[in-house]
Amino acid sequence: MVTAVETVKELAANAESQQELTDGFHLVIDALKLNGIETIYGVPGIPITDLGRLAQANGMRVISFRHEQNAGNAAAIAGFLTKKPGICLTVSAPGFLNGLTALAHATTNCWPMILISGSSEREVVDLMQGDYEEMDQLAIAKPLCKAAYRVLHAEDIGIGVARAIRAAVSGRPGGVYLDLPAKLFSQVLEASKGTESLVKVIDAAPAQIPGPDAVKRAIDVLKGAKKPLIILGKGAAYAQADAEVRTFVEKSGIPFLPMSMAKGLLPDNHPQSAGAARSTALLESDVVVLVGARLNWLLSHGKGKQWGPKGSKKFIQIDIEPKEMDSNIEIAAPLVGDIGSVLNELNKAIDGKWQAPPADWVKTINDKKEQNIAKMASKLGKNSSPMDFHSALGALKQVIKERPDAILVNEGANTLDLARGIIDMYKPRKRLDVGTWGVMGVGMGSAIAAAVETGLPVLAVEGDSAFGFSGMEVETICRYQLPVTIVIFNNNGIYRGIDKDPTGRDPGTTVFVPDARYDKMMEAFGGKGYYATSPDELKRMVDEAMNSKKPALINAVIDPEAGSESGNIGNLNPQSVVGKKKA
Ligand SMILES: CC(C)(COP(=O)(O)OP(=O)(O)OC[C@H]1O[C@@H](n2cnc3c(N)ncnc32)[C@H](O)[C@@H]1OP(=O)(O)O)[C@@H](O)C(=O)NCCC(=O)NCCSC=O
Repeated sequence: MVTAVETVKELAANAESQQELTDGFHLVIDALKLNGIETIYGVPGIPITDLGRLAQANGMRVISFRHEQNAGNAAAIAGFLTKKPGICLTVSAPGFLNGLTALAHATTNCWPMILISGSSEREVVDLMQGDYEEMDQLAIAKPLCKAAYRVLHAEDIGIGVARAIRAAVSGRPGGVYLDLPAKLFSQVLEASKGTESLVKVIDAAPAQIPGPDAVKRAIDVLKGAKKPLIILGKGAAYAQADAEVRTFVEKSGIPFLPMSMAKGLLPDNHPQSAGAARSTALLESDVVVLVGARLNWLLSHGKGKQWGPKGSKKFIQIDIEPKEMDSNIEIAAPLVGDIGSVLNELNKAIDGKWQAPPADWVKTINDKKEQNIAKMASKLGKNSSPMDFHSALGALKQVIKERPDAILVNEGANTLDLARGIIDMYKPRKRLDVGTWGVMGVGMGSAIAAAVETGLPVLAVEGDSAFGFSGMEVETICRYQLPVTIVIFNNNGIYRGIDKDPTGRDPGTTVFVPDARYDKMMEAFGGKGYYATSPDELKRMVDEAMNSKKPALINAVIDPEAGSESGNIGNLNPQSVVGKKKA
């Protein structure tokens, strides 16, 4: 007969032996936590539901979204803001595919992110026997990211996570895919063996200091300049080398031009900012220092009419990726290294003995800047109803001026292009937008990550079309009670709200339901909705919403006729000339 005492002893022994065991779920969480990763963005489901639950139970922040693409965009922006890989967790096949757009977006933007997806059984997938959500995810992810790994054994989870972290943040940062088959999670291991198998990544992104020859070459080129210009890219913002950037700009006295996500690295009202004299600065400069800015489409590839005659300028380029040099045109002085280390070397070289740029060059920039600012100011002050883009953005410019620590998220066509110039930024990494691809749909993911990672108030200024891609995440914003204020610039459509189907059968291809009430969407989930018809109203409502630190959405009614066709993307939007009437 078994006594009560023996039963209790048996139970205690069982409990003890259970305590000494771990499994794949716990090892993934332990490996992330050991490496300082505290937040997961994702969508729960088979086979990772318990991973999210256990991560939360173990003290991690787990933010569950309504769609994986938005969770992925959040992870990408978390990477940009923190220099640690943002984690996106998805289910297999369809969830994985939904996360891939964001993984590719992170990679293109050089932001560290890890997409972790559960997957189906290797044995069945490889024989294509029709498993639940069967897909060879590793093969599909590979061309879309910096590195892709699969872990098959629980004792390899530590090394798998470590490899993913190092690949994401070292050198040029980017997206990494980590494939975790369902079986892995339930593999059981002795706890001590599990702990031993974990790997802490030491110095994940080692500093890279350029050689003295490279520094001397750059300084020699810069010394020969009569019209020097510094262009700050979002790589400079990512680097968190804010003091080195400021010292370089201010010690050299050279005018600087920020790319859109580098705005605020130095305040837009800094006397050396050439932001409002962009065309002049690009066209007339003779030596350009690119600091974490690539010569891609956003800089017209460094050539063509925007830059003036071939050979009229020399480029000094600072980038962590050697292959970036000469990508579009010859780079006279490549400086390969991390931005902090390179600028540190340049700052030493110009210390105390640097001649300010010629006064006539500085005057050319300043004159143009004043002209453009005055031209702009005349359009901003109107209290018109319905609003146009300028008058509505004039109100938001004031909101950010009064709250320089708030984070501005911005996407759209006109809403993006005009906000970029109109809303001044004052602090680094406070402007989050569409990045290298000019992609729509990043808004709510970015807003959520910004609020979660920084705790600061977020203002998301969204075109009505752009908002639609991630609009369901207002529920997520309400669920987590995040301090996010969304303003929808509602002009009833893409670019404008006036297209018509010439056959009269359907709505025009670029229009939406007229006068849609996006504010009601927010109210449906318990947030506060507002309806603004004038700039004064808009300012008052945004102030109230941001001061409340609660989720809010303001439907800003914009004249459907306002706005221009293509967004500011140069000649990239071809328009048919066939059958068009002559103007
Ligand atoms: C390609 C660009 C980098 C460059 O465009 P540009 O028109 O040459 O420059 P912008 O920066 O937009 O500036 C336009 C003009 O405004 C001036 N400007 C800039 N800031 C100011 C302020 N504060 N005050 C007054 N004027 C200003 C600037 O000097 C330019 O005038 P001048 O100096 O007189 O020229 C940019 O447009 C961009 O980032 N585009 C991305 C668009 C995108 O991703 N779209 C998504 C597509 S959505 C689907 O449609």
